[in-house]
Amino acid sequence: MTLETKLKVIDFNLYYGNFQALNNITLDIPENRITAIIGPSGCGKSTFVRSINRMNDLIPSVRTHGEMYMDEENLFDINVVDLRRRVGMVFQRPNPFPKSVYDNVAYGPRMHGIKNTSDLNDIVERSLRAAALWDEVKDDLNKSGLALSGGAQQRLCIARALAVEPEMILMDEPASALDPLATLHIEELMQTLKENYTIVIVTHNMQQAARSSDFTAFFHMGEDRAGYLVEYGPTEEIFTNPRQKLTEEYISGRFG
Ligand SMILES: Nc1ncnc2c1ncn2[C@@H]1O[C@H](COP(=O)(O)OP(=O)(O)OP(=O)(O)O)[C@@H](O)[C@H]1O
Repeated sequence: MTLETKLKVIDFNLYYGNFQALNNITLDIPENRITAIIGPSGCGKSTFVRSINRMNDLIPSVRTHGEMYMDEENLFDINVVDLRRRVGMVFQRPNPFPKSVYDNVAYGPRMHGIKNTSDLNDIVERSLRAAALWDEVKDDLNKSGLALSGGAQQRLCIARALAVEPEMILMDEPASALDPLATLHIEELMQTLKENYTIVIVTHNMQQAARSSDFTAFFHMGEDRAGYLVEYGPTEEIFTNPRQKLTEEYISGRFG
């Protein structure tokens, strides 16, 4: 089966002021697959994923050059509000709004102008089901999102991201604040989500990347500390037969 490219990145560079954080990143992220970004602390993993939905635009010192195309559309030509709807993001620490479970999920659709209660009810149920949270919360959708367990809060944040029907979901260390069981839930959930979405996950946890991703990109930083892509390929190859010595050293835990 041939894979479609969802996101094409060509020679992408990013600077925080004078400091270069990303150096000539080129890679194709396939549609309906999970791509893991791994690498030592500070190599630019978060910076890279935050570039995909242009979160870095919020930082005044940031400058970028290079190209990104989503479905062949220049990412930098897309209106940021539309882009953030099309590219959802889930962060390291679950960050539900201090609102009810229902209002957390309905927030995005309401912002996009959906007011009809039965439409919102449908979206909330569909999103919570897709995030494997519906059964736990369906009897009390008015409960505060903050009253859920950490793992359930993270699934609520995933439901909130799904509610606006994104095409891609960026996950920056989504399970690092969770216990092993909640982590497993998130990993299982990712496997069902990839049927409909393209997922990019940043993880420090190499077992997690090996278990749950289809493709792995290994980032490292040069002597100037700019992050670059060392090796990218099918996860199985990266973990069993890496082409670069540096990759082998990293995945076998010799540094990082
Ligand atoms: N807002 C910012 N202003 C200036 N420098 C920044 C900013 N954010 C990140 N950096 C720097 O850019 C580099 C890459 O940071 P980034 O957080 O992307 O790395 P990372 O690989 O995700 O690290 P970690 O695994 O520790 O989260 C680091 O040297 C970091 O200090």
